[in-house]
Order: sequence, then C-alpha cells, then structure tokens
Amino acid sequence: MSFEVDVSKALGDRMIEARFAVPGGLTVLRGVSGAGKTSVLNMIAGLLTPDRGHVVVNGQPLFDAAQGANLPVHRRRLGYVFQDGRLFPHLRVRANLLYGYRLAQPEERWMTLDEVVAFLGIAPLLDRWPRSLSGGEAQRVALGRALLSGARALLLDEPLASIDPARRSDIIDAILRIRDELKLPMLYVTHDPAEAERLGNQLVTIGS
Ligand SMILES: Nc1ncnc2c1ncn2[C@@H]1O[C@H](COP(=O)(O)OP(=O)(O)OP(=O)(O)O)[C@@H](O)[C@H]1O
Repeated sequence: MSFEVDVSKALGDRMIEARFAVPGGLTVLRGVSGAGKTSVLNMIAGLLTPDRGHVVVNGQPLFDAAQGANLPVHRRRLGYVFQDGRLFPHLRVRANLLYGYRLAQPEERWMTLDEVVAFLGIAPLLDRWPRSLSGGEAQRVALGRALLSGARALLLDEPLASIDPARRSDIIDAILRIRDELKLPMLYVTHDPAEAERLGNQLVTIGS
C-alpha cells in the first residue's frame, strides 16, 4: 500500500476522521466542504498532529500515536502542492526549485534540476519572478520544487482550483506524467467530478 491512514483529530467542535489504505497511482480525496480533506493532508504531511492513529507511506511509519512515533515534516519525504502554488515571492523560479533540492539529503535526491526542468518543460521560466507567472506555470514550478525535494509521494490540495479551466491542460499533463512515468503515489483533493474521473485511479470519501 502507498498510503495507510487511520487518524482522528478534534478541531474546534468537529471531529476529523479518515481511514483508508490505497495502492499507488493517484487517489482522489473528496468530501463536502469542511469535511476535513485539507486537515487530513496536513496530518499526513506532519503539519497537524492527530489525536490518535497512524500514518504509513510507502511502508514507512510516519506517525504512530500508540508507539509515540512522529517523524518531523522535513523527514517525511512528501511533496505538498497547494491551491495557490505558494512559491517564495522573493526568489526567482530557479532559486525556488533549488530551495527544495537543498533541503533534501544528498542520498534522498532522485532527480536533478536539469531533469525536472526538462520533464516539466519549464526551462523558459527559470529566470522569471513568481509574480510574473500564470497560475498553471506557477503550479508546474511548485510540482518541480516538490520533486526536487526528494519526495517519494505527493499531496495535492485542489491544485487546479485557481487556474482558468481553459488553461489547465499543461498542468493536467504534468500530473498524469508524474503518475504514469515517475510512478509517484499521489493524494489529490478536488471537488470537481470531471477532474476526479480523468486523474484518479481510486477515490476516497472523507467525512461520510
Ligand atoms: N485550527 C482549527 N481550529 C478549529 N477548527 C478548524 C481548524 N482548522 C480547520 N478547522 C475546521 O475543521 C473542519 C475541516 O476543515 P478542512 O479545511 O480540513 O476541510 P476541507 O474538507 O478541506 O474543506 P474545503 O473543501 O472547504 O477546503 C472545518 O469545519 C474547519 O472550519
């Protein structure tokens, strides 16, 4: 299994719960607004600590309440791509990409800057500032930064939501190639049934 997740967390007056085990490929996380999809990704990433349960990714335990195990964020080898890209605004694209690369331990790196740039077709963007990029270009750079950080799995939270539907094809192609050529397991939050159908190998509903 690529992701084995069984967690609960009380947030305010709500209880966020998720329990699923999924193989590789792209797993769509769906659920009504407020069901807890982002909170579940944050628990897997290590940004939010579950009250109970465990998180295992690619066979490696990242969190286990019963054992008192809780790997810090930077050691989980997960790439996180947000709705709005969240590139560092004061760094050009090349420096944004290298930021992830420098964070990774040398033995964790499995793609070079040149390989990532060629894979995502972002060579013309390297000297640009994030503010000058379209939403789709920024998301391709965000994917590149995640790949360069030595990630062994990706978490994507509505990565197409802020991109004009007519201009989504480049980023969709990139995600499909990460799924099929690089074979990175992905958890992918979306509200869009067409996106789920096109990209997803399996579907998990949060909060039902
Ligand atoms: N730090 C917090 N303190 C209290 N409540 C919180 C906190 N963070 C999130 N919540 C609540 O937990 C619930 C789940 O939020 P979350 O953002 O995970 O849902 P979601 O399924 O991703 O929603 P959406 O589809 O709207 O993005 C919501 O009711 C939210 O208001």
